[in-house]
Amino acid sequence: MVQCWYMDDRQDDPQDNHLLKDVDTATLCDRTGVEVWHFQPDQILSDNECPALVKLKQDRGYTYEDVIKVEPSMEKYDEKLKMFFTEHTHSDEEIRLVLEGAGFFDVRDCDDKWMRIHVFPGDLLILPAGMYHRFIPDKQNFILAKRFFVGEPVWTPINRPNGDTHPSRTAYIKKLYHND
Ligand SMILES: CSCCC(=O)C(=O)O
Ligand SMILES: [Fe+2]
Repeated sequence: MVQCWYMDDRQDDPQDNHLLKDVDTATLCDRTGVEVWHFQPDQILSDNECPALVKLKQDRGYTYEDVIKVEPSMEKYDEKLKMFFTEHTHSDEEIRLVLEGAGFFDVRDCDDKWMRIHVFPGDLLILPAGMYHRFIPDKQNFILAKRFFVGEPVWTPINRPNGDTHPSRTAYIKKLYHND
């Protein structure tokens, strides 16, 4: 299951937890629009996918999937990590299902504060289009995750502040604050 907290503002090792204050997933979802699911790890690793995940993919129209492995031996590791950890958004949702390992997804809340989401096998996160976020592996330095997308994938990060005027950001902000 995910663990979530507000981050402190220490600027040292970003792979430290930086835990300031624990947050429950309801607060995370309410203050960011992030959606969280958890599936049994053994079910998502088996060939015949678990029915709940099949249904989620159908309901959300996820027609594309692939697997990403983040570890020091990967090609252009340092470059990839810098890209992942640079605060950015996307025109579309970022959907990640953790198969093995762990990592930190940091997301900006409605007061622009960093919330850190520690994800583990079986956790599925949907980061809304237009939300600023970043990713870094935890001290294990290993994560294997499935990526889902609607149609042909677009992974391009839009780094802050270039995303501020993007239509997805405008729509995200409108939805997030309207819920207040
Ligand atoms: C565990 S997924 C690695 C991070 C990523 O895919 C992304 O930030 O787009
Ligand atoms: Fe991203």
